[in-house]
Amino acid sequence: MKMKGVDSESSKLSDIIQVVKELSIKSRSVVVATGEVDVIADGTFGGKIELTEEDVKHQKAVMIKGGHELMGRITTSGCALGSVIVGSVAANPEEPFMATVAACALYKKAGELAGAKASGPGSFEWMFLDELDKCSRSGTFAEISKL
Ligand SMILES: Nc1ncnc2c1ncn2[C@@H]1O[C@H](COP(=O)(O)OP(=O)(O)OP(=O)(O)O)[C@@H](O)[C@H]1O
Ligand SMILES: Cc1ncsc1CCO
Repeated sequence: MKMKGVDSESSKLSDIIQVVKELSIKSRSVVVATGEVDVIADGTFGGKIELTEEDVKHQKAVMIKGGHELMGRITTSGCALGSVIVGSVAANPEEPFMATVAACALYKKAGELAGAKASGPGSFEWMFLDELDKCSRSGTFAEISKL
């Protein structure tokens, strides 16, 4: 897995969706852009080599809303999400897209629950870890919408 700490020049959701879809196809991998809304696209097409226009038209892509603005105000929340994704994909190597989506949805829900209780970034950090643990045990995810 490659992680690149690139910050988007545009915060327009439609631009982000387009870039994530294009990059996933170019790199033939699952690509995630995080932020207020997470955008995830599957460029693996189940390992298919030659893609048709129909394949591209029906590319799997989702967005996940929710979370909490405090997630963006602590350092390492993006890096740590990378680790959660890696764990999920390692446990589900046949389904890298779904494993990535599940990890991002779990992470956002944990952030949302912690953010509702925290009084600032300091308390948010430990509350977030606790909620991440609870959500992963109970299977609690943020809502996932198809794109
Ligand atoms: N304003 C926000 N509202 C809701 N969730 C957010 C917000 N900002 C970030 N998140 C969530 O925080 C997590 C990390 O995303 P972010 O875009 O902040 O990563 P990053 O910039 O790579 O972080 P870092 O460099 O600090 O590790 C993701 O789960 C994302 O959904
Ligand atoms: C690499 C790294 N080290 C401390 S913060 C940070 C960015 C996490 O996204």
